[in-house]
Amino acid sequence: MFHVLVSDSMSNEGLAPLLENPHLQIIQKNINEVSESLHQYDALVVRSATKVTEDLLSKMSNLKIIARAGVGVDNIDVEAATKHGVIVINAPDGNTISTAEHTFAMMASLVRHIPQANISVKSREWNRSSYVGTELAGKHLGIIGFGRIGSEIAKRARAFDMQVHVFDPFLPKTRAEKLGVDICTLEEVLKIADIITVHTPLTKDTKGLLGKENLAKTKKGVYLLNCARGGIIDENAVIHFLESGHVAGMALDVFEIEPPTNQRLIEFEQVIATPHLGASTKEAQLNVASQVAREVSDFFNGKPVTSSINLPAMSKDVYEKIQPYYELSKKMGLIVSQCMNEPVQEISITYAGSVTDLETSFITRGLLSGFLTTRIDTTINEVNAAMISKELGITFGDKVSSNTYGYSNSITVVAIGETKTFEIRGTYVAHYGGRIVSLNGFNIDFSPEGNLLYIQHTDRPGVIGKVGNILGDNEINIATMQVGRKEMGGEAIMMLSFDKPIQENVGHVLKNVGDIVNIRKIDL
Ligand SMILES: NC(=O)C1=CN([C@@H]2O[C@H](COP(=O)(O)OP(=O)(O)OC[C@H]3O[C@@H](n4cnc5c(N)ncnc54)[C@H](O)[C@@H]3O)[C@@H](O)[C@H]2O)C=CC1
Ligand SMILES: O=C(O)C(=O)COP(=O)(O)O
Repeated sequence: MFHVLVSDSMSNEGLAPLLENPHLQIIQKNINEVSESLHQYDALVVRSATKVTEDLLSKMSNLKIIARAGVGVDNIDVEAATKHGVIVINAPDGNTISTAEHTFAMMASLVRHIPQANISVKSREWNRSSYVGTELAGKHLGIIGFGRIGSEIAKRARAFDMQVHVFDPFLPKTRAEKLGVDICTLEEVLKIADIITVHTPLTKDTKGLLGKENLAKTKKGVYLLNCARGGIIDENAVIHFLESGHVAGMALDVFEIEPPTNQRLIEFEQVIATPHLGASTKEAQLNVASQVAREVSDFFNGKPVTSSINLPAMSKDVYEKIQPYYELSKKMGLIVSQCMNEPVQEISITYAGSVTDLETSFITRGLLSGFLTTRIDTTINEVNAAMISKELGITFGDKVSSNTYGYSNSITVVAIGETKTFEIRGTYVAHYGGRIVSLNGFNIDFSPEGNLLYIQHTDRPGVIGKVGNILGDNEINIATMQVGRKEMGGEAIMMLSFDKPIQENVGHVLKNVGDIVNIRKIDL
Protein backbone atom coordinates (compact mmCIF):
# COMPACT_ATOMS: atom_id res chain seq x y z
CA MET A 1 0.00 0.00 0.00
CA PHE A 2 1.41 3.39 -1.03
CA HIS A 3 0.68 6.48 1.06
CA VAL A 4 -0.10 9.76 -0.67
CA LEU A 5 -0.27 13.06 1.18
CA VAL A 6 -2.32 15.80 -0.49
CA SER A 7 -1.29 18.84 1.51
CA ASP A 8 -3.05 21.72 -0.31
CA SER A 9 -6.71 22.13 -1.20
CA MET A 10 -7.58 20.43 -4.48
CA SER A 11 -10.52 19.31 -6.57
CA ASN A 12 -11.68 15.92 -5.25
CA GLU A 13 -13.28 15.22 -8.60
CA GLY A 14 -9.89 15.73 -10.21
CA LEU A 15 -8.20 13.52 -7.61
CA ALA A 16 -10.53 10.60 -8.44
CA PRO A 17 -7.82 8.47 -10.13
CA LEU A 18 -5.97 8.54 -6.80
CA LEU A 19 -8.95 8.26 -4.49
CA GLU A 20 -10.31 5.28 -6.46
CA ASN A 21 -6.99 3.41 -6.68
CA PRO A 22 -7.25 0.52 -4.17
CA HIS A 23 -3.46 0.34 -3.80
CA LEU A 24 -3.16 3.91 -2.54
CA GLN A 25 -4.06 5.44 0.77
CA ILE A 26 -4.79 9.16 0.38
CA ILE A 27 -4.44 11.54 3.31
CA GLN A 28 -5.72 15.10 2.72
CA LYS A 29 -4.11 17.18 5.45
CA ASN A 30 -1.96 20.26 5.80
CA ILE A 31 1.74 19.39 6.04
CA ASN A 32 1.89 20.85 9.57
CA GLU A 33 -0.76 18.41 10.76
CA VAL A 34 1.27 15.32 9.85
CA SER A 35 4.70 16.23 11.21
CA GLU A 36 4.86 12.95 13.18
CA SER A 37 4.21 10.72 10.17
CA LEU A 38 6.13 12.48 7.39
CA HIS A 39 8.41 9.45 6.92
CA GLN A 40 5.53 7.22 5.82
CA TYR A 41 4.48 9.02 2.64
CA ASP A 42 5.47 7.73 -0.78
CA ALA A 43 3.96 10.69 -2.66
CA LEU A 44 3.28 14.34 -1.88
CA VAL A 45 0.74 16.34 -3.90
CA VAL A 46 0.87 20.15 -3.50
CA ARG A 47 -0.19 23.49 -4.96
CA SER A 48 1.78 26.67 -4.24
CA ALA A 49 1.12 26.90 -0.49
CA THR A 50 3.21 23.94 0.70
CA LYS A 51 6.91 24.77 0.74
CA VAL A 52 8.91 21.67 -0.08
CA THR A 53 12.29 22.45 1.44
CA GLU A 54 15.43 20.36 1.86
CA ASP A 55 14.52 20.03 5.55
CA LEU A 56 11.06 18.66 4.74
CA LEU A 57 12.53 16.28 2.17
CA SER A 58 15.01 14.88 4.68
CA LYS A 59 12.07 14.10 7.01
CA MET A 60 10.08 12.44 4.20
CA SER A 61 12.54 9.58 3.91
CA ASN A 62 10.18 7.33 1.97
CA LEU A 63 9.14 9.93 -0.60
CA LYS A 64 9.34 8.92 -4.26
CA ILE A 65 7.36 11.54 -6.10
CA ILE A 66 6.22 15.15 -5.60
CA ALA A 67 3.33 16.28 -7.78
CA ARG A 68 2.64 19.99 -8.24
CA ALA A 69 -1.00 20.50 -9.24
CA GLY A 70 -0.11 23.61 -11.20
CA VAL A 71 2.80 25.06 -13.17
CA GLY A 72 5.32 26.94 -11.00
CA VAL A 73 7.63 24.73 -8.98
CA ASP A 74 9.44 27.56 -7.22
CA ASN A 75 7.90 26.37 -3.92
CA ILE A 76 9.77 23.07 -4.35
CA ASP A 77 13.51 22.68 -3.86
CA VAL A 78 13.86 20.68 -7.08
CA GLU A 79 17.62 20.33 -6.67
CA ALA A 80 17.22 18.82 -3.20
CA ALA A 81 14.43 16.55 -4.46
CA THR A 82 16.68 15.38 -7.29
CA LYS A 83 19.48 14.70 -4.84
CA HIS A 84 17.10 12.60 -2.73
CA GLY A 85 16.05 10.68 -5.87
CA VAL A 86 12.52 12.08 -5.74
CA ILE A 87 10.74 12.70 -9.05
CA VAL A 88 9.07 16.11 -9.36
CA ILE A 89 6.16 16.46 -11.77
CA ASN A 90 3.77 19.31 -12.53
CA ALA A 91 0.59 19.93 -14.52
CA PRO A 92 2.04 22.17 -17.21
CA ASP A 93 -1.05 23.21 -19.12
CA GLY A 94 -4.04 22.58 -16.88
CA ASN A 95 -4.37 26.19 -15.74
CA THR A 96 -3.03 28.07 -18.78
CA ILE A 97 -6.36 29.41 -20.00
CA SER A 98 -7.56 30.40 -16.53
CA THR A 99 -4.37 32.31 -15.83
CA ALA A 100 -4.37 34.01 -19.24
CA GLU A 101 -8.01 35.03 -18.75
CA HIS A 102 -7.29 36.31 -15.25
CA THR A 103 -4.37 38.36 -16.55
CA PHE A 104 -6.55 39.80 -19.26
CA ALA A 105 -9.29 40.62 -16.76
CA MET A 106 -6.66 42.35 -14.63
CA MET A 107 -5.41 44.32 -17.65
CA ALA A 108 -8.87 45.57 -18.55
CA SER A 109 -9.60 46.36 -14.90
CA LEU A 110 -6.32 48.22 -14.58
CA VAL A 111 -6.73 50.58 -17.52
CA ARG A 112 -10.47 51.19 -16.81
CA HIS A 113 -10.04 51.49 -13.01
CA ILE A 114 -12.85 48.99 -12.49
CA PRO A 115 -11.89 47.85 -8.94
CA GLN A 116 -11.54 51.45 -7.73
CA ALA A 117 -14.81 52.54 -9.40
CA ASN A 118 -16.57 49.50 -7.95
CA ILE A 119 -15.53 50.44 -4.40
CA SER A 120 -16.61 54.04 -5.07
CA VAL A 121 -20.12 53.05 -6.25
CA LYS A 122 -20.53 50.68 -3.30
CA SER A 123 -19.67 53.65 -1.05
CA ARG A 124 -22.68 55.46 -2.59
CA GLU A 125 -20.48 57.78 -4.72
CA TRP A 126 -21.16 58.66 -8.37
CA ASN A 127 -17.81 59.97 -9.46
CA ARG A 128 -17.50 59.48 -13.21
CA SER A 129 -14.72 61.99 -13.88
CA SER A 130 -12.22 60.29 -11.51
CA TYR A 131 -12.29 57.03 -13.43
CA VAL A 132 -11.60 58.02 -17.00
CA GLY A 133 -9.70 55.13 -18.50
CA THR A 134 -7.58 54.18 -21.50
CA GLU A 135 -8.52 51.95 -24.46
CA LEU A 136 -6.60 48.74 -25.05
CA ALA A 137 -7.10 48.94 -28.82
CA GLY A 138 -4.05 50.26 -30.62
CA LYS A 139 -1.83 50.00 -27.52
CA HIS A 140 1.53 48.26 -27.50
CA LEU A 141 1.50 45.25 -25.21
CA GLY A 142 4.88 43.89 -24.06
CA ILE A 143 4.86 40.24 -23.02
CA ILE A 144 7.93 39.03 -21.16
CA GLY A 145 8.01 35.22 -21.22
CA PHE A 146 6.22 33.78 -24.21
CA GLY A 147 5.33 30.26 -23.10
CA ARG A 148 1.88 28.78 -22.70
CA ILE A 149 0.29 31.65 -20.79
CA GLY A 150 2.13 34.41 -22.67
CA SER A 151 0.93 32.96 -26.00
CA GLU A 152 -2.69 32.77 -24.87
CA ILE A 153 -2.50 36.40 -23.78
CA ALA A 154 -1.13 37.38 -27.19
CA LYS A 155 -4.13 35.73 -28.89
CA ARG A 156 -6.55 37.65 -26.69
CA ALA A 157 -4.64 40.91 -27.13
CA ARG A 158 -4.84 40.60 -30.90
CA ALA A 159 -8.61 40.18 -30.63
CA PHE A 160 -8.57 43.51 -28.76
CA ASP A 161 -6.59 45.12 -31.62
CA MET A 162 -3.46 45.50 -29.54
CA GLN A 163 0.04 45.34 -30.99
CA VAL A 164 1.99 42.57 -29.33
CA HIS A 165 5.77 42.64 -28.71
CA VAL A 166 7.39 39.71 -26.96
CA PHE A 167 10.68 39.04 -25.25
CA ASP A 168 11.65 35.44 -24.58
CA PRO A 169 15.29 34.41 -25.12
CA PHE A 170 14.32 30.74 -25.41
CA LEU A 171 11.54 31.20 -27.93
CA PRO A 172 11.94 29.29 -31.20
CA LYS A 173 11.49 31.83 -34.02
CA THR A 174 9.08 29.60 -35.93
CA ARG A 175 6.66 29.52 -32.99
CA ALA A 176 6.61 33.32 -32.66
CA GLU A 177 6.13 33.71 -36.41
CA LYS A 178 3.18 31.32 -36.32
CA LEU A 179 1.53 33.48 -33.71
CA GLY A 180 2.26 36.66 -35.65
CA VAL A 181 3.98 38.56 -32.85
CA ASP A 182 6.88 40.99 -32.95
CA ILE A 183 9.96 39.37 -31.40
CA CYS A 184 12.03 41.91 -29.52
CA THR A 185 14.91 42.31 -27.18
CA LEU A 186 14.09 43.19 -23.60
CA GLU A 187 15.27 46.77 -24.23
CA GLU A 188 12.89 47.08 -27.19
CA VAL A 189 9.91 45.84 -25.21
CA LEU A 190 10.69 48.21 -22.35
CA LYS A 191 10.95 51.11 -24.76
CA ILE A 192 7.85 50.52 -26.86
CA ALA A 193 5.25 49.01 -24.50
CA ASP A 194 2.31 50.90 -23.03
CA ILE A 195 1.48 47.86 -20.95
CA ILE A 196 3.95 45.20 -19.79
CA THR A 197 2.94 41.79 -18.47
CA VAL A 198 5.40 39.16 -17.21
CA HIS A 199 4.90 35.41 -17.73
CA THR A 200 8.21 33.74 -16.94
CA PRO A 201 8.90 31.27 -14.16
CA LEU A 202 10.65 32.69 -11.09
CA THR A 203 14.31 31.77 -11.49
CA LYS A 204 17.57 33.37 -10.47
CA ASP A 205 17.56 35.10 -13.89
CA THR A 206 14.00 36.42 -13.69
CA LYS A 207 14.01 37.49 -10.03
CA GLY A 208 14.01 41.29 -10.14
CA LEU A 209 14.00 41.25 -13.97
CA LEU A 210 12.01 44.46 -13.83
CA GLY A 211 14.03 46.24 -11.15
CA LYS A 212 15.06 49.88 -10.80
CA GLU A 213 17.31 49.92 -13.86
CA ASN A 214 14.88 48.29 -16.30
CA LEU A 215 11.83 50.14 -14.96
CA ALA A 216 13.64 53.41 -15.72
CA LYS A 217 13.77 52.33 -19.39
CA THR A 218 9.99 51.99 -19.67
CA LYS A 219 7.65 54.58 -21.20
CA LYS A 220 6.29 57.24 -18.89
CA GLY A 221 2.72 56.23 -17.99
CA VAL A 222 3.35 52.50 -18.48
CA TYR A 223 1.01 49.94 -16.86
CA LEU A 224 2.55 46.81 -15.32
CA LEU A 225 1.10 43.39 -14.58
CA ASN A 226 2.51 40.50 -12.61
CA CYS A 227 0.31 37.42 -12.65
CA ALA A 228 3.31 35.05 -12.80
CA ARG A 229 5.44 35.12 -9.64
CA GLY A 230 6.10 37.68 -6.96
CA GLY A 231 9.51 39.28 -7.36
CA ILE A 232 9.80 39.16 -11.17
CA ILE A 233 8.85 42.83 -10.90
CA ASP A 234 10.77 44.06 -7.86
CA GLU A 235 8.14 45.25 -5.37
CA ASN A 236 10.31 47.85 -3.63
CA ALA A 237 11.76 49.20 -6.87
CA VAL A 238 8.34 49.78 -8.39
CA ILE A 239 7.17 51.87 -5.41
CA HIS A 240 9.44 54.73 -6.46
CA PHE A 241 8.06 54.67 -10.02
CA LEU A 242 4.46 54.63 -8.77
CA GLU A 243 5.17 57.60 -6.50
CA SER A 244 6.64 59.63 -9.35
CA GLY A 245 3.74 58.69 -11.67
CA HIS A 246 6.16 57.09 -14.17
CA VAL A 247 4.21 53.86 -13.71
CA ALA A 248 0.53 54.71 -14.19
CA GLY A 249 -0.75 51.60 -12.49
CA MET A 250 0.03 48.03 -11.59
CA ALA A 251 -1.92 44.79 -11.26
CA LEU A 252 -0.63 42.01 -9.05
CA ASP A 253 -1.91 38.49 -8.53
CA VAL A 254 1.30 37.25 -6.94
CA PHE A 255 3.67 38.64 -4.31
CA GLU A 256 7.20 38.20 -3.10
CA ILE A 257 5.73 36.98 0.20
CA GLU A 258 2.21 35.54 0.23
CA PRO A 259 0.01 36.77 1.83
CA PRO A 260 1.73 40.09 1.00
CA THR A 261 3.55 42.06 3.67
CA ASN A 262 4.45 45.02 1.46
CA GLN A 263 1.45 47.15 2.46
CA ARG A 264 2.98 50.30 0.99
CA LEU A 265 2.75 48.84 -2.50
CA ILE A 266 -0.82 47.58 -2.18
CA GLU A 267 -2.09 50.82 -0.70
CA PHE A 268 -1.39 52.85 -3.86
CA GLU A 269 -4.77 53.84 -5.35
CA GLN A 270 -3.48 52.85 -8.79
CA VAL A 271 -2.43 49.34 -7.69
CA ILE A 272 -4.99 46.57 -7.97
CA ALA A 273 -4.48 43.12 -6.51
CA THR A 274 -5.94 39.62 -6.23
CA PRO A 275 -4.85 36.86 -3.83
CA HIS A 276 -3.06 34.52 -6.29
CA LEU A 277 -6.23 33.64 -8.16
CA GLY A 278 -4.79 32.99 -11.64
CA ALA A 279 -5.45 29.26 -11.48
CA SER A 280 -8.50 29.47 -9.25
CA THR A 281 -11.29 28.38 -11.57
CA LYS A 282 -13.31 25.18 -11.39
CA GLU A 283 -11.99 24.17 -14.79
CA ALA A 284 -8.31 24.75 -14.02
CA GLN A 285 -8.53 23.02 -10.66
CA LEU A 286 -10.23 20.01 -12.20
CA ASN A 287 -7.60 19.92 -14.95
CA VAL A 288 -4.51 20.19 -12.74
CA ALA A 289 -5.79 17.79 -10.09
CA SER A 290 -6.73 15.15 -12.65
CA GLN A 291 -3.44 15.60 -14.54
CA VAL A 292 -1.30 14.97 -11.46
CA ALA A 293 -3.65 12.30 -10.09
CA ARG A 294 -3.32 10.33 -13.32
CA GLU A 295 0.46 10.72 -13.28
CA VAL A 296 0.86 9.67 -9.64
CA SER A 297 -1.47 6.71 -10.17
CA ASP A 298 0.50 5.68 -13.28
CA PHE A 299 3.75 6.04 -11.36
CA PHE A 300 2.64 3.59 -8.68
CA ASN A 301 1.40 1.24 -11.41
CA GLY A 302 4.95 1.19 -12.80
CA LYS A 303 4.18 3.38 -15.81
CA PRO A 304 6.29 6.38 -16.85
CA VAL A 305 5.49 9.93 -15.82
CA THR A 306 5.20 12.33 -18.75
CA SER A 307 5.64 15.75 -17.18
CA SER A 308 8.64 15.41 -14.95
CA ILE A 309 10.76 18.42 -14.08
CA ASN A 310 13.85 16.37 -13.21
CA LEU A 311 13.68 13.50 -15.73
CA PRO A 312 13.57 13.53 -19.54
CA ALA A 313 9.95 13.70 -20.72
CA MET A 314 8.72 10.41 -22.13
CA SER A 315 5.49 8.99 -23.48
CA LYS A 316 4.31 5.49 -22.52
CA ASP A 317 5.27 4.12 -25.95
CA VAL A 318 8.76 5.58 -25.81
CA TYR A 319 9.19 4.37 -22.23
CA GLU A 320 8.27 0.83 -23.26
CA LYS A 321 10.93 0.92 -25.96
CA ILE A 322 13.57 2.31 -23.61
CA GLN A 323 12.80 0.08 -20.63
CA PRO A 324 14.78 -3.05 -21.76
CA TYR A 325 17.85 -0.95 -22.56
CA TYR A 326 17.48 0.87 -19.27
CA GLU A 327 17.39 -2.48 -17.40
CA LEU A 328 20.37 -3.77 -19.38
CA SER A 329 22.46 -0.65 -18.74
CA LYS A 330 21.61 -0.76 -15.03
CA LYS A 331 22.89 -4.35 -14.88
CA MET A 332 26.01 -3.30 -16.81
CA GLY A 333 26.58 -0.54 -14.25
CA LEU A 334 26.27 -3.10 -11.43
CA ILE A 335 28.78 -5.39 -13.15
CA VAL A 336 31.29 -2.57 -13.70
CA SER A 337 31.01 -1.46 -10.10
CA GLN A 338 31.50 -4.96 -8.68
CA CYS A 339 34.30 -5.91 -11.06
CA MET A 340 36.26 -2.75 -10.36
CA ASN A 341 37.22 -2.81 -6.71
CA GLU A 342 38.66 0.69 -6.78
CA PRO A 343 37.49 4.29 -7.21
CA VAL A 344 36.37 5.12 -10.73
CA GLN A 345 37.05 8.55 -12.20
CA GLU A 346 35.53 8.32 -15.63
CA ILE A 347 32.76 6.40 -17.33
CA SER A 348 32.17 6.64 -21.05
CA ILE A 349 29.25 5.06 -22.83
CA THR A 350 28.99 4.43 -26.56
CA TYR A 351 25.66 3.65 -28.16
CA ALA A 352 25.37 2.06 -31.58
CA GLY A 353 22.61 0.77 -33.81
CA SER A 354 18.88 0.91 -33.10
CA VAL A 355 19.32 2.09 -29.49
CA THR A 356 20.51 5.46 -30.81
CA ASP A 357 16.94 6.24 -31.95
CA LEU A 358 15.94 6.40 -28.29
CA GLU A 359 16.49 8.93 -25.48
CA THR A 360 19.93 7.59 -24.55
CA SER A 361 20.40 10.08 -21.71
CA PHE A 362 17.79 8.08 -19.79
CA ILE A 363 19.72 4.84 -20.48
CA THR A 364 22.91 6.52 -19.26
CA ARG A 365 21.10 7.41 -16.04
CA GLY A 366 20.27 3.69 -15.66
CA LEU A 367 23.92 2.77 -16.07
CA LEU A 368 25.08 5.34 -13.51
CA SER A 369 22.40 4.30 -11.03
CA GLY A 370 23.46 0.64 -11.31
CA PHE A 371 27.08 1.64 -10.90
CA LEU A 372 26.47 3.79 -7.81
CA THR A 373 24.00 1.48 -6.07
CA THR A 374 26.69 -0.81 -4.68
CA ARG A 375 28.99 2.06 -3.84
CA ILE A 376 26.98 4.47 -1.74
CA ASP A 377 24.42 4.09 0.95
CA THR A 378 21.62 6.32 -0.33
CA THR A 379 18.67 5.76 -2.61
CA ILE A 380 20.05 5.90 -6.13
CA ASN A 381 17.82 5.97 -9.14
CA GLU A 382 17.44 7.57 -12.56
CA VAL A 383 16.54 10.88 -10.91
CA ASN A 384 19.69 11.49 -8.90
CA ALA A 385 22.32 9.22 -10.49
CA ALA A 386 23.82 11.89 -12.76
CA MET A 387 23.87 14.54 -10.04
CA ILE A 388 25.49 12.23 -7.48
CA SER A 389 28.07 10.99 -10.00
CA LYS A 390 29.10 14.60 -10.58
CA GLU A 391 29.25 15.25 -6.85
CA LEU A 392 31.56 12.23 -6.46
CA GLY A 393 33.83 13.63 -9.16
CA ILE A 394 33.00 10.90 -11.69
CA THR A 395 33.00 12.36 -15.16
CA PHE A 396 30.70 10.63 -17.60
CA GLY A 397 29.65 11.14 -21.16
CA ASP A 398 27.89 9.29 -23.92
CA LYS A 399 28.44 9.19 -27.65
CA VAL A 400 27.08 7.48 -30.71
CA SER A 401 29.07 5.15 -32.96
CA SER A 402 28.27 3.38 -36.21
CA ASN A 403 30.09 0.19 -35.10
CA THR A 404 27.52 -2.25 -33.71
CA TYR A 405 30.04 -5.17 -33.55
CA GLY A 406 27.63 -7.26 -35.62
CA TYR A 407 24.61 -6.79 -33.35
CA SER A 408 21.52 -4.76 -34.16
CA ASN A 409 22.38 -2.51 -31.23
CA SER A 410 25.15 -2.24 -28.68
CA ILE A 411 26.03 -0.35 -25.52
CA THR A 412 29.72 -0.23 -24.69
CA VAL A 413 30.93 1.09 -21.36
CA VAL A 414 34.51 1.93 -20.46
CA ALA A 415 35.23 2.72 -16.83
CA ILE A 416 38.58 4.20 -15.91
CA GLY A 417 39.76 3.69 -12.36
CA GLU A 418 42.90 4.63 -10.47
CA THR A 419 44.89 1.63 -11.66
CA LYS A 420 42.75 -0.21 -14.19
CA THR A 421 40.24 0.13 -16.96
CA PHE A 422 37.19 -2.09 -17.40
CA GLU A 423 35.21 -2.50 -20.58
CA ILE A 424 31.84 -4.18 -21.03
CA ARG A 425 29.50 -4.44 -24.00
CA GLY A 426 25.84 -5.41 -23.97
CA THR A 427 23.11 -5.80 -26.52
CA TYR A 428 19.36 -6.21 -26.32
CA VAL A 429 17.78 -8.98 -28.36
CA ALA A 430 14.03 -8.53 -28.80
CA HIS A 431 11.97 -11.28 -27.04
CA TYR A 432 15.18 -12.71 -25.63
CA GLY A 433 16.48 -10.02 -23.29
CA GLY A 434 19.72 -8.24 -22.55
CA ARG A 435 23.02 -10.07 -23.12
CA ILE A 436 26.58 -9.22 -22.19
CA VAL A 437 28.65 -9.96 -25.27
CA SER A 438 32.09 -8.71 -24.37
CA LEU A 439 34.11 -8.20 -21.18
CA ASN A 440 37.49 -6.49 -21.29
CA GLY A 441 37.87 -7.45 -24.94
CA PHE A 442 36.89 -11.14 -24.44
CA ASN A 443 33.94 -12.30 -26.49
CA ILE A 444 31.39 -13.92 -24.20
CA ASP A 445 27.62 -14.28 -24.08
CA PHE A 446 25.62 -14.37 -20.87
CA SER A 447 22.42 -13.05 -19.42
CA PRO A 448 23.09 -10.39 -16.76
CA GLU A 449 21.08 -11.78 -13.88
CA GLY A 450 21.37 -13.64 -10.60
CA ASN A 451 24.52 -14.65 -8.72
CA LEU A 452 27.62 -14.57 -10.85
CA LEU A 453 31.33 -15.18 -10.47
CA TYR A 454 33.81 -13.49 -12.77
CA ILE A 455 37.20 -15.18 -12.94
CA GLN A 456 40.26 -13.97 -14.88
CA HIS A 457 42.86 -16.69 -15.36
CA THR A 458 45.58 -18.03 -17.61
CA ASP A 459 44.33 -20.35 -20.33
CA ARG A 460 45.86 -23.64 -19.16
CA PRO A 461 44.47 -27.18 -19.05
CA GLY A 462 42.84 -28.08 -15.74
CA VAL A 463 41.90 -24.60 -14.46
CA ILE A 464 38.24 -24.93 -15.37
CA GLY A 465 38.17 -28.45 -13.86
CA LYS A 466 39.71 -27.27 -10.59
CA VAL A 467 37.16 -24.47 -10.29
CA GLY A 468 34.34 -26.97 -10.93
CA ASN A 469 35.68 -29.37 -8.29
CA ILE A 470 36.05 -26.71 -5.60
CA LEU A 471 32.53 -25.46 -6.21
CA GLY A 472 31.20 -29.05 -6.20
CA ASP A 473 33.01 -29.80 -2.90
CA ASN A 474 31.21 -26.77 -1.46
CA GLU A 475 27.80 -28.04 -2.68
CA ILE A 476 27.55 -25.20 -5.17
CA ASN A 477 25.71 -26.03 -8.35
CA ILE A 478 26.88 -24.20 -11.46
CA ALA A 479 23.85 -23.10 -13.48
CA THR A 480 25.70 -21.73 -16.52
CA MET A 481 29.31 -21.25 -17.47
CA GLN A 482 30.79 -19.09 -20.18
CA VAL A 483 34.46 -18.99 -21.08
CA GLY A 484 36.39 -16.66 -23.32
CA ARG A 485 39.99 -16.21 -24.39
CA LYS A 486 41.89 -14.14 -26.87
CA GLU A 487 44.57 -16.69 -27.75
CA MET A 488 45.55 -20.20 -26.69
CA GLY A 489 47.61 -20.15 -23.49
CA GLY A 490 47.00 -16.45 -22.92
CA GLU A 491 44.62 -14.52 -20.72
CA ALA A 492 41.14 -16.02 -20.32
CA ILE A 493 37.93 -15.40 -18.41
CA MET A 494 35.07 -17.44 -16.96
CA MET A 495 31.62 -16.16 -16.06
CA LEU A 496 29.69 -18.61 -13.91
CA SER A 497 26.15 -18.31 -12.67
CA PHE A 498 24.60 -20.06 -9.68
CA ASP A 499 21.14 -20.92 -8.46
CA LYS A 500 21.83 -19.32 -5.08
CA PRO A 501 24.38 -16.84 -3.66
CA ILE A 502 27.79 -18.35 -3.02
CA GLN A 503 29.57 -18.04 0.31
CA GLU A 504 32.38 -15.48 0.67
CA ASN A 505 34.97 -18.13 1.67
CA VAL A 506 34.59 -20.01 -1.64
CA GLY A 507 36.10 -17.02 -3.40
CA HIS A 508 39.11 -17.22 -1.06
CA VAL A 509 39.58 -20.93 -1.73
CA LEU A 510 39.38 -20.36 -5.49
CA LYS A 511 42.04 -17.69 -5.26
CA ASN A 512 44.51 -20.41 -4.23
CA VAL A 513 44.07 -22.20 -7.53
CA GLY A 514 47.20 -21.46 -9.54
CA ASP A 515 46.67 -19.44 -12.75
CA ILE A 516 43.67 -17.52 -11.37
CA VAL A 517 44.53 -13.81 -11.33
CA ASN A 518 41.27 -12.18 -10.28
CA ILE A 519 37.92 -13.27 -8.89
CA ARG A 520 34.89 -11.01 -8.49
CA LYS A 521 31.53 -12.00 -7.07
CA ILE A 522 28.68 -10.18 -8.83
CA ASP A 523 25.15 -9.91 -7.48
CA LEU A 524 22.57 -8.64 -9.97
N1 LIG B 1 -0.97 33.36 -11.01
C1 LIG B 1 -1.15 32.08 -11.10
O1 LIG B 1 -2.01 31.50 -10.45
C2 LIG B 1 -0.30 31.29 -12.03
C3 LIG B 1 1.00 31.67 -12.28
N2 LIG B 1 1.79 30.92 -13.11
C4 LIG B 1 3.16 31.36 -13.33
O2 LIG B 1 3.32 31.66 -14.70
C5 LIG B 1 4.57 31.17 -15.14
C6 LIG B 1 4.52 30.89 -16.63
O3 LIG B 1 3.62 29.83 -16.88
P1 LIG B 1 3.57 29.11 -18.31
O4 LIG B 1 3.37 30.10 -19.38
O5 LIG B 1 2.60 28.00 -18.18
O6 LIG B 1 5.04 28.53 -18.39
P2 LIG B 1 5.86 28.18 -19.70
O7 LIG B 1 7.00 27.33 -19.24
O8 LIG B 1 4.98 27.63 -20.76
O9 LIG B 1 6.43 29.58 -20.18
C7 LIG B 1 7.42 30.30 -19.53
C8 LIG B 1 8.20 31.06 -20.58
O10 LIG B 1 9.12 31.92 -19.92
C9 LIG B 1 10.28 31.96 -20.72
N3 LIG B 1 11.42 32.44 -19.95
C10 LIG B 1 12.19 31.77 -19.08
N4 LIG B 1 13.16 32.57 -18.60
C11 LIG B 1 12.99 33.77 -19.20
C12 LIG B 1 13.69 35.01 -19.13
N5 LIG B 1 14.76 35.15 -18.35
N6 LIG B 1 13.23 36.04 -19.86
C13 LIG B 1 12.15 35.91 -20.66
N7 LIG B 1 11.48 34.75 -20.80
C14 LIG B 1 11.88 33.70 -20.07
C15 LIG B 1 10.45 30.53 -21.20
O11 LIG B 1 11.26 30.46 -22.35
C16 LIG B 1 9.01 30.14 -21.50
O12 LIG B 1 8.69 30.35 -22.84
C17 LIG B 1 4.78 29.92 -14.29
O13 LIG B 1 6.15 29.60 -14.16
C18 LIG B 1 4.17 30.29 -12.97
O14 LIG B 1 5.15 30.82 -12.12
C19 LIG B 1 1.30 29.83 -13.76
C20 LIG B 1 0.01 29.41 -13.56
C21 LIG B 1 -0.88 30.09 -12.64
O1 LIG C 1 0.30 26.95 -11.31
C1 LIG C 1 0.90 27.91 -10.81
O2 LIG C 1 2.08 28.19 -11.05
C2 LIG C 1 0.20 28.78 -9.88
O3 LIG C 1 0.74 29.78 -9.49
C3 LIG C 1 -1.10 28.37 -9.35
O4 LIG C 1 -0.94 28.31 -7.96
P1 LIG C 1 -2.03 27.59 -7.04
O5 LIG C 1 -2.05 26.17 -7.45
O6 LIG C 1 -3.33 28.30 -7.33
O7 LIG C 1 -1.56 27.78 -5.65
